[in-house]
Amino acid sequence: MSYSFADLTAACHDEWRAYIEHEFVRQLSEGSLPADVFRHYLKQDYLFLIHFGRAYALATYKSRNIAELRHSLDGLKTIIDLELGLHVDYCREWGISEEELAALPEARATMAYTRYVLDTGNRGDLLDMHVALAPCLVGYAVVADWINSRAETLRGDGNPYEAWIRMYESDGFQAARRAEEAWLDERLTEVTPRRFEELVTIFRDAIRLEIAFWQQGLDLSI
Ligand SMILES: Cc1ncc(C[n+]2csc(CCO)c2C)c(N)n1
Repeated sequence: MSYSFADLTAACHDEWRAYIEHEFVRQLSEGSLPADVFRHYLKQDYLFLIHFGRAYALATYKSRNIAELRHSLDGLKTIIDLELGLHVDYCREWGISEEELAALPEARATMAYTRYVLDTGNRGDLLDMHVALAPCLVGYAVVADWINSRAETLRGDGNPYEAWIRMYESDGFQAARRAEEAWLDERLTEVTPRRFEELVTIFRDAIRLEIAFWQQGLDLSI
């Protein structure tokens, strides 16, 4: 038996679809998502990104060879030096200042998701970590694909979330998604059925936490 990333999504089919086609994504794609919901999401996403940077730092530490070390370090540098700054700029466009971001309380779904990823990395190896991060890395690219497949989607200046959609449908982001799927496919060919089941549990948990993250936005919950 040889596994691939597609087997992970197939094993978690219902959760995966509930994540990709979440009500938050539906409203965002139609441009009807309330602005305060999106702002709440953006603010918590700032905290999410910081912990995501820490997860890359842990992946760097967990690396077993120079290629893995470089790969994780590149991810760490991209998120801290580039993406965090872009996120702060984007938040400013939505009326959220850097001071406000610096003083945010961390909401429970943010804590649960980010600490779950870090705990998974601490407990396990680099493959466990990548599987825990895959709903984030691959999932958002699949969300962009799904948005583009919907007849109800509103594109252009009429949709306040046009820039968000553009980011995740971009060639650069879709290329990163394919690289991550290829990385996982290569490693999954070698795992035993028992190991695969462990990875399915991690993948499913991380998807459930992504669903809770969308829901936290809709509910404006802390
Ligand atoms: C809750 C939540 N999940 C996933 C992403 C998407 N995302 C965050 S960091 C990153 C990798 C960047 O190299 C990606 C794809 C998000 N923004 N917020």
